[in-house]
Amino acid sequence: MAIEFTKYQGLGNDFILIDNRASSQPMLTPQEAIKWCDRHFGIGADGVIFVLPGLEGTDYTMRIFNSDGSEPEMCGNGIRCLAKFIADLEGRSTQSLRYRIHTLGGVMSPELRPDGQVTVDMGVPRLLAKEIPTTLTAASEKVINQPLEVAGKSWNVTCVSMGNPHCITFVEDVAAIPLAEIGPQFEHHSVFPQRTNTEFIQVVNRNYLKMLVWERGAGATMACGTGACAALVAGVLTGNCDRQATVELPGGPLEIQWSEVEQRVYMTGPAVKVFTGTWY
Ligand SMILES: N[C@@H](CCC[C@H](N)C(=O)O)C(=O)O
Repeated sequence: MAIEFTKYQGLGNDFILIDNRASSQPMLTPQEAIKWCDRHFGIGADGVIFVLPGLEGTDYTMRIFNSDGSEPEMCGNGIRCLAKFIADLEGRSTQSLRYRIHTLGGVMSPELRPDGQVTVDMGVPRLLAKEIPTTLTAASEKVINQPLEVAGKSWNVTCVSMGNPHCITFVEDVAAIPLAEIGPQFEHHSVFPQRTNTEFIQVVNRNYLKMLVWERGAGATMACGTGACAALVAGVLTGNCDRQATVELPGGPLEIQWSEVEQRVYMTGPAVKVFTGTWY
């Protein structure tokens, strides 16, 4: 069987996009997604994203498999790529288009802007321990600057769900973080029953954060959109930053805003088509 795909990237966080509009089930299994994502024996990507028919009155549904075959609820860089992919599939100009996308993390709304950037309404962050989920504190409490023992060290962590789980810790210098060593220890820590994404944040100033990320199911990636949103929310909750900031990732910057009135988070960044292909 031959399957058409398109490769996209958002700040180096790369995805294989598949037109799955003819069915409400993803056309690949998690095991096939692992093969496709393999950087030596496959196409190479951090995840595979499927565009399915919209559920509950939305325009489309997004499903995604991480490169380890697990299925996350949401993906920030991925939804920007998905919006560009849909505009391409529909043959529409990319001038000021807006979609409502159903995800396992809630309904998200990406808008393609005339300057080529994509702004996504990422919804309202969830902060209660049961919503992350984490057992770090009582189910209906928030986790803000709580100590967590990892790799023989105590880290002050703040937990935020952007549909998917994030554990954020503020550090002096991101360059000094041994990411490959400690990232998996956060991801698989027993206080995170569904594992977690982890962000290490250096505050340059109240409107500029530097971020390193270890993603659940994908490891060290060049960027994480939901992670950048969670980092800004954690920065506001801990008094480290303002409600609007640039988050600099290894793959480049994202602009993040957490609105005071409706409490919604907005993320702006690029999404770029890399190539199309056919998998046999
Ligand atoms: N890179 C993504 C997040 C992808 C999902 C994540 N690995 C998880 O398992 O939650 C982003 O840009 O948000």
